[in-house]
Amino acid sequence: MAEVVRSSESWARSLPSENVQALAQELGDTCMDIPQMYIRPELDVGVKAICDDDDDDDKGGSDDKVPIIDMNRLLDPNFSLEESAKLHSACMNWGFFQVVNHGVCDEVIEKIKVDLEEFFKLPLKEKEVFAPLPEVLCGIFKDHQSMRMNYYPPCPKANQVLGINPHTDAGGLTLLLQVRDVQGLQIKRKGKWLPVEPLEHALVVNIGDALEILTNGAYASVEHRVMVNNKKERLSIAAYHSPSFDKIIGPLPELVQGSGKEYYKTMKYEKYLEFQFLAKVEGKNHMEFMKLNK
Ligand SMILES: O=C(O)CCC(=O)C(=O)O
Ligand SMILES: [Fe+2]
Repeated sequence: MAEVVRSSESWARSLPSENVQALAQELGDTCMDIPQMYIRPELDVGVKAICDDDDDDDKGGSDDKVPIIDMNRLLDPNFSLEESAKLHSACMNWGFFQVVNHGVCDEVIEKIKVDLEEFFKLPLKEKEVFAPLPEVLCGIFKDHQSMRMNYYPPCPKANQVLGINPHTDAGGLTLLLQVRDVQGLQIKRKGKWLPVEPLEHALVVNIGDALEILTNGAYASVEHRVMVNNKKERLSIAAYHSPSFDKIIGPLPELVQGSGKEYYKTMKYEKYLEFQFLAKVEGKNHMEFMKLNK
């Protein structure tokens, strides 16, 4: 049920909506008549809604928390080996990590957050001005980077609607800033959905499909989705770093040598996107057509 401000990343299709902010206002506090297209019946069973008043009682061991990578340590000769190993392991076993001490100063991050909040407060008409001109807004498509801003309204029936369907990101790396301390992002881990807790000053990073293919499957492009909160609105901003459309993506020969087998097909990134677009967006199913020796 996210409102997405123009995206080149159609693979992360959220449910179509002219304006979910207006819709949420129309539905009022009770959210009585959520249009059928937003209801996800499969969510009703066995999935815990994200509630503002939840006790934070599920703090598990480190296997329950997305790894945290410290850039200062990565760059410090005394610790870089250890931190690089941690990063490598996060890319292989998690596909997701949070980066701290990333060098983007707090003021800049705060400014982005405030601007994003202000942007979503604008009347629809004013927001629409930006829709066909995303470049104007955030320098999108520069060097094959694109950006997308997500708005998830609160919904008392949070366990019946999804913010964004389960998907993987198509490109290389995604950097995500969660704007407020509102949890919503979940990753698929060992068959379960695991929340990614917002961490102050951190950026969430995840591996996309292209990087999984290039690494011959060593690094994992992990399925994720977004739940809405029952009381609070949630905002996020994602920056995608992707190959150019005309670049060939396939397992890197040196990595194929290492594993002795090529696990993915090789094709133009553009062609890959075409296939992916046509495939039914359902978690990671679209990657099946890329696999060799199934
Ligand atoms: O809003 C989020 O936390 C994640 C959004 C996302 O997965 C995406 O934009 O690809
Ligand atoms: Fe995503």
